[in-house]
Amino acid sequence: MVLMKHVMSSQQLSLLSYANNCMLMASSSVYRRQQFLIRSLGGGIDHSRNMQQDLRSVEVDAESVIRSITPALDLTRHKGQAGKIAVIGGCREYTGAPYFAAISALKIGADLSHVFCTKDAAPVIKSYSPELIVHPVLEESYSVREEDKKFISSKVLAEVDKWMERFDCLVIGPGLGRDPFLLDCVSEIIRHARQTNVPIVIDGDGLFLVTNNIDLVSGYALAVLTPNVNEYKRLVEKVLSSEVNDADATQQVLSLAKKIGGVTILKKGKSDLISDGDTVKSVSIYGSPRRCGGQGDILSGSVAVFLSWARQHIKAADPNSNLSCKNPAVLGCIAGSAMMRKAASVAFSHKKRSTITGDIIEFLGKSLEDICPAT
Ligand SMILES: NC(=O)C1=CN([C@@H]2O[C@H](COP(=O)(O)OP(=O)(O)OC[C@H]3O[C@@H](n4cnc5c(N)ncnc54)[C@H](O)[C@@H]3O)[C@@H](O)[C@H]2O)[C@@H](O)CC1
Ligand SMILES: Nc1ncnc2c1ncn2[C@@H]1O[C@H](COP(=O)(O)OP(=O)(O)OP(=O)(O)O)[C@@H](O)[C@H]1O
Ligand SMILES: [Mg+2]
Repeated sequence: MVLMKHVMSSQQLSLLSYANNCMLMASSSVYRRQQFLIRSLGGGIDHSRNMQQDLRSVEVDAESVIRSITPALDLTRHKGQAGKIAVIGGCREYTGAPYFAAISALKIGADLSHVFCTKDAAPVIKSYSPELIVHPVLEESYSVREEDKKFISSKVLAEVDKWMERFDCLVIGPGLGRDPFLLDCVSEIIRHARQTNVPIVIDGDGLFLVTNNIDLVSGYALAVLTPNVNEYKRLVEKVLSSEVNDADATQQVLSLAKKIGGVTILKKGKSDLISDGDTVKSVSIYGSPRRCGGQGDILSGSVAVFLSWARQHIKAADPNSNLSCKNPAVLGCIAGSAMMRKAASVAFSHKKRSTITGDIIEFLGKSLEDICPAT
């Protein structure tokens, strides 16, 4: 059925373009036949219109959210007030992902950005940037003897715990890998973050962990999950025991967030859909046709910063605030999504096909400046 709809709409498109090119033949029988076919296939057009209508109805004014929650820069502020973020990720295979997330947090405007990664990933990540504070504390199974696992695990947790209360948000998962021992340690880190009320953004391999252990985040309102197409599919299958339903995407993401006890879900795609189980928002502005790897990592680092700023903004109870939504996790997702998409679109306008993740990161500052000037 779905396949048929696709076939129908591509037929329609070619017929429409053919019909346009043949306007001169308007009186011919060929043209009348084309018109008949286009009318007969009209159901497909109506269907996609309905879907667009559905998304438009929840489209949010993301720029005004960014303007509301971004703190003013002034000379009285001290280091740390604009945010301290930690990324838990980086292993033998992946060093780019944690770097992208952590550097994006700084480029958006956080004051300090830490990375907790494995011992072999640390020197590599440090060499990308002296701006990041890198802790080589995580261990994978291959480097730990069975009898040492308990001791090593409590050592890892103690290392992260020393810092935990200083962080405004953790990003868990970019380039984390899927080593079982490492993931057990990260489960404990998540439990400690919850106990201390530190917000968490779960992405990449963190989603692999959480999808198989949903209790880790279930009911935690300060948790954000940022699944891509594959990660979302796995989450829906596991939590809702059903298939992804693109025709009713807003309702499904709402049900999913509700079923996980009010965590916030940012479903990435052509439009980003955001839900905390109460409301669904969509961010469709900007964007780029380049799909190079690493853009989700920029997003997770950005969401972490905006979530922290939204939390501060709500705590300060600014009487001039015109925000209708009061959930910092949702606000952080809206702002992070729009910022990533704008930077991607600006980078694409300069670099076209050769746009890579590093180019997008370079435009985060200008993109935020366009929406919310520093002075
Ligand atoms: N430079 C790096 O170090 C990067 C590391 N990354 C890390 O790599 C690990 C695995 O993440 P992945 O995103 O690859 O895992 P996924 O499970 O999302 O992707 C696995 C496979 O699915 C395919 N796929 C992705 N999006 C798709 C779509 N929309 N439709 C159909 N197929 C699609 C990909 O080509 C890939 O082969 C994570 O830890 C992640 O953070 C990524 O963030 C990319 C950048
Ligand atoms: N088709 C699309 N059109 C426009 N923007 C998109 C599209 N798909 C994804 N994006 C944007 O790209 C960003 C990253 O989404 P993506 O699905 O690539 O994440 P990911 O697969 O986790 O990335 P990563 O390679 O970092 O793991 C999101 O913020 C989303 O808004
Ligand atoms: Mg990803």
